[in-house]
Amino acid sequence: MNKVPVIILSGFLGSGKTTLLLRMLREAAAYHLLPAVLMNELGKQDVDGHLLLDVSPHLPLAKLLDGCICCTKKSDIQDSLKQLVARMPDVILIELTGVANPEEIVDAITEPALLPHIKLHTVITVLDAEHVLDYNSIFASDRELVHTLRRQIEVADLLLLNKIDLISDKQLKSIEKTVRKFNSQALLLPTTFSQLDLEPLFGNLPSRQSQPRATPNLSKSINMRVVKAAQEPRTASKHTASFSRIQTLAISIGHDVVLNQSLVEHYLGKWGKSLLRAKGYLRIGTKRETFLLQFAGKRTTWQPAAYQEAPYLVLIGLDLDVQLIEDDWKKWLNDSQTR
Ligand SMILES: Nc1nc2c(ncn2[C@@H]2O[C@H](COP(=O)(O)OP(=O)(O)OP(=O)(O)O)[C@@H](O)[C@H]2O)c(=O)[nH]1
Repeated sequence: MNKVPVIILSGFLGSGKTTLLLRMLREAAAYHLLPAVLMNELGKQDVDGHLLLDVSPHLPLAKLLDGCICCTKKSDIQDSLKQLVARMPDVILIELTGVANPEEIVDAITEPALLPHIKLHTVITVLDAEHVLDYNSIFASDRELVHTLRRQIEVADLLLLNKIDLISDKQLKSIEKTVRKFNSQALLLPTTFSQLDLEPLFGNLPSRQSQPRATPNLSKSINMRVVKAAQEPRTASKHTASFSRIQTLAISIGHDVVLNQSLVEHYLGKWGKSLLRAKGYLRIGTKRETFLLQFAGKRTTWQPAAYQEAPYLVLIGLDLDVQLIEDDWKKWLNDSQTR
């Protein structure tokens, strides 16, 4: 079964995410795409949900209200996504709250129950050009929020510098320079009302509908060329048919494989800063007891677990070379088993 691509929309409150989402919904039909949406709102009021249904009345829509996705139980996120997958969309669009770190949702969608059904396609971060340079001073007392806002920029594949109608050309140059310090690789597009050419995003998504789709014209726009260029180095790997800089790799581990905690930790340490997150259920020691491994912020924890299915390890990283890691894992496993 084809995995459903997931596009994440992140960005601080009021930056223009819903404006972008509405635009994507309006344009999806032109690409014969059936989108589904997972909305996350901080408040109990589902304001944006109504806007979406106005534009697309039959939209498969799931809502996680009154809390940020990073505080929501992972099982709720997974249940919502499973409900959406069951509606067989061509793409799932997830709008995060303004204070969410996109890495959190990536974490949730790489759980084993969802991995066979969905894949991360692109992380888009919308920036409010009028305010983005002031965030550090405005939120100086909230280091966690400053960190989150920075991560929104750092992990994006596509950065929309939105609301440029409200700033001068000089300010635009200054913002571009600052943003580039945190993310030199993402495609950076100045926009008003989140208007961008959606061809690079939607043009290569397979549609489940029978109607033939207009062949994407790769040279149609400058945006397309830029995105293509950024994508090229990754096409060699079968895991990476995606724009995303956040790469995920799921490693299945045989029931008979015996691992050792410190060796696994050493192995994870090999990937340095590029490894953002790792998790999985592993059999440890000669008694083959099952542990839940959690690696986040360079810390590793091991919790005994009742999990009885096939062991696995998921790695999430920025610009990981998944093929290299996969090959290295096999070699490492072989060496560690014969030690
Ligand atoms: N002037 C101007 N206003 C914009 C632009 N883009 C969006 N807006 C307006 O900014 C406001 C917030 O836009 P939304 O798309 O709701 O922003 P959001 O990021 O979804 O906001 P939250 O749901 O609060 O996180 C709306 O009133 C938009 O119409 C732009 O480029 N220029």
